[in-house]
Amino acid sequence: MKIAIASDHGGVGLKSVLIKHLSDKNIDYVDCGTYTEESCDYPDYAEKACRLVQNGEATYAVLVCGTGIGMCIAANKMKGIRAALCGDEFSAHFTRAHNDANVLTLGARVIGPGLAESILDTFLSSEFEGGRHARRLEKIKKIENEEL
Ligand SMILES: O=C(CO)[C@H](O)[C@H](O)[C@H](O)COP(=O)(O)O
Repeated sequence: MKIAIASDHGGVGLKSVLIKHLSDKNIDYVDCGTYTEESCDYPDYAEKACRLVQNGEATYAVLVCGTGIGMCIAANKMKGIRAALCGDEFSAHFTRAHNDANVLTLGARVIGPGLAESILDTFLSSEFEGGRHARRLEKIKKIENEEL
């Protein structure tokens, strides 16, 4: 398993915490930036990390901004990306189990580091259930591929 992790300036502190957490658990990761607290634009970093998921270089992406919302909106514009903003472990489990989410987004100005680590652990250890949920994902894919 390899994680692409990215943030904007609002999430850079929590990103560092999560990188240490991944590292302590010997989980491979690639840090797609940002690397400082200088103001920047979250879509640039969502795109960088999600490209690695799209091309198979990363299993999942973890994106952190102030609320997690901007990252989630940007990521979900990309083909094949199913990003979920989670503020609790229940949602983190079920977005893997039912939505086969491949991107977790977190709000560094909303939740603390302990909860963020626990949400990340839950996300990474939960499996997609398939079955009726696969049928629903096929419908999402169909919407994604529709031309206007
Ligand atoms: O996109 C967001 C809101 O959904 C993120 O929380 C950003 O981190 C936030 O908008 C950045 O705000 P700032 O005032 O430029 O720090």
